[in-house]
This record gives sequence, C-alpha cells and structure tokens, in this order.
Amino acid sequence: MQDRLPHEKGFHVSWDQLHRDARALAWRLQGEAPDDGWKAVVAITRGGMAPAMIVARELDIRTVDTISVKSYNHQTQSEPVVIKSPDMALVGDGDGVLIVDDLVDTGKTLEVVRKHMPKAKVATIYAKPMGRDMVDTFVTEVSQDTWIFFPWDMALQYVEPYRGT
Ligand SMILES: O=P(O)(O)OC[C@H]1O[C@H](OP(=O)(O)OP(=O)(O)O)[C@H](O)[C@@H]1O
Ligand SMILES: O=c1[nH]c(=O)c2nc[nH]c2[nH]1
Ligand SMILES: [Mg+2]
Repeated sequence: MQDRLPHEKGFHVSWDQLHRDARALAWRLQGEAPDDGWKAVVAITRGGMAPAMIVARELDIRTVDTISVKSYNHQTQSEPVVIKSPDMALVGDGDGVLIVDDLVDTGKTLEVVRKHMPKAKVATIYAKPMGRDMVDTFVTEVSQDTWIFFPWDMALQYVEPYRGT
C-alpha cells in the first residue's frame, strides 16, 4: 500500500516540549504499574526511543529493549514490517511489559507490536483518532489531518519577518 496522506496541519514539537510531554506520560503511568512493577520497557524504534528513555528514567525501570517496526518513508505509509524483535525470553507474552512509542497514527504499527506481546501495556505521547483505541495511555490527541514534526526531524533556521521594511 502506498497512500500519500492529506495532512493539512503541522504540529511542531521542540525537544523541550517532548521532554515535558514524555514526563507527563510517565506521571500518568505511575498509577498503572503492576503490583510487582514493570518488568521492562520496550521502545518501538526509532521514534519511541527518546520517549522510552525519559519514561524509563522517571519510573526507574532499568531494563529497556526495542522492537523495530518500519511503516513510513517520510509521509508515505506502507505495510509495517518488524525488522528486529525484542528478547522474547525477557518479554514473553508481554505481561508486565510497558511498550512506548512517540505516537499512534493509524494504529497499524501497534497492531503488529501487540501481536508480539498481547499482554503488554502500550503508551504513546501523542495519539490521532484512528489509532487511539490501540493505546492504553497517551498524553495529547491531535486531529487525523495533523502531521506531527518531532525535534529529531527538524533544525533551527532563519524565517523572514512578517513585515518587510
Ligand atoms: O500508527 P501508525 O500509522 O502505524 O504510525 C505510527 C508509527 O509511525 C512512525 O514510525 P515510522 O514507521 O515512521 O518509523 P520511525 O519510528 O523509525 O520514524 C511513528 O514513530 C510510529 O511508530
Ligand atoms: O513524524 C511523524 N509524524 C506523524 O504525524 C506520523 N504519523 C505516522 N508517522 C509519523 N511520523
Ligand atoms: Mg516509529
């Protein structure tokens, strides 16, 4: 499938904003930990790595693994492919595991990941309506026609003033 998605709006997230929002996610997750604590955090690479690091730091979880799923080439979506699995001896069926990603959009990535670890809890910082139900905990919802620009995909640059002289 090669659909170009009609994104009308842009939501630009700075490192500072990402840090605040990831900490807000960790704050929410405090009350959702299993009685014996989270066994591990699994970051969905690449976008989930910075959020997972911040969440793991706030919740003092030292065991962090990754699952690598690729589904977009820039803004063009294709079928998600698992490129690298987590240590299955560690994560098992996902019981006690916290999966972290930067966002859920259509939910296709999480569909694949949940098949790997059906009992895991899933948290993202941002969520769009189509994929919202695939996530147990998130912080901010944006509309489906918004493209979220993450700090690792941006750089500071000069902009023209609104009014010339
Ligand atoms: O809900 P979906 O429609 O599946 O989209 C969400 C996924 O898409 C992006 O990852 P991408 O595949 O672009 O890889 P990346 O994390 O390496 O940037 C994003 O980081 C999510 O993982
Ligand atoms: O950087 C991104 N921003 C988005 O809004 C998005 N949706 C899917 N994949 C995405 N990647
Ligand atoms: Mg991703």
